[in-house]
Amino acid sequence: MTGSAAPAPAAPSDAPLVELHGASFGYEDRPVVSGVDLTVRHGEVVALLGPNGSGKTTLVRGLLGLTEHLGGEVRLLGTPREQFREHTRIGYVPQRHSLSASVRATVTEIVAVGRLPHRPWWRPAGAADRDVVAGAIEAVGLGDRAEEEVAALSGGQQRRVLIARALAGRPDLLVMDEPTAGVDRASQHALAGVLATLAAGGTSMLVVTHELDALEDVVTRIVCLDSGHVDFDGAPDAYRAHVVAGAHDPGSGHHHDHEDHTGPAVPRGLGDGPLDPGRVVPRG
Ligand SMILES: Nc1ncnc2c1ncn2[C@@H]1O[C@H](COP(=O)(O)OP(=O)(O)OP(=O)(O)O)[C@@H](O)[C@H]1O
Repeated sequence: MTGSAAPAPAAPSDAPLVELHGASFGYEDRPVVSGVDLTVRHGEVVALLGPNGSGKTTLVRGLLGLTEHLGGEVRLLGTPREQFREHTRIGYVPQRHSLSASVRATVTEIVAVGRLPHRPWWRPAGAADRDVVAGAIEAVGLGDRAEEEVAALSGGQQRRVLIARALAGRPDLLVMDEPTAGVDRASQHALAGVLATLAAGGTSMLVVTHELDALEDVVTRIVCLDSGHVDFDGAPDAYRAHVVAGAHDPGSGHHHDHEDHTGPAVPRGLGDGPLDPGRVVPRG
């Protein structure tokens, strides 16, 4: 008989990376997202979409233990979150985060921080750590800038440094909150390329985004939040059908000002992100 004091059974290695069942998260006992069922498995790249304020950040921070867990079940790599200690196995790149212009550190020095949780404080970085750091910098396409000061990089390049820092922890899952937001089109394109490279290498990702069109070749599943509830969870093709079926009022979102698309009037993605109309309706 296992009593309640028994240690949690070892998680099976094929357990989902993230499992939420009826999960609620919020602030000061007030739920912002509730009743969320969500599973992220190895090899998946899940885009989390939704209008401003629908609770995307609250949800991803909640599953990481950074917002209040107000109900339901949260498991990370098969372990209930309260008992989960292998924090380095989930890398997190927070929203609107870039490196301060006042930081006097090189790309390599910043990315090396991602290795710190992997060794005791008294042990200096070894050759293996340096290899992982160099590999992470290569993976985000900054190999030729490794010894530059981060303050000299663009916002998009700094975002890539932060992704590399998360990668240096060798996570099983990379959670990113709007990695392509607030950077110029060229950087957005470069970041989408980085995510495509990571996905091709088997990195599992949960990505909050408004720029679905930038990531659409990478994403294997789409989850939409609306007012704190999941209102779509399925494959990108099913999402397109869902959008085309007119499930959403295209006028209800808070759209960015994007170029005026000519052609048939089609709904955009949920929230402010454009869903390239050319992708929704076959070009003719
Ligand atoms: N620290 C906080 N304390 C109290 N309420 C908060 C806090 N952070 C966010 N909220 C509230 O939670 C709700 C959801 O916010 P959240 O940032 O999760 O949405 P989001 O979908 O990520 O939005 P966006 O697309 O604008 O980033 C909002 O009503 C917001 O005001």
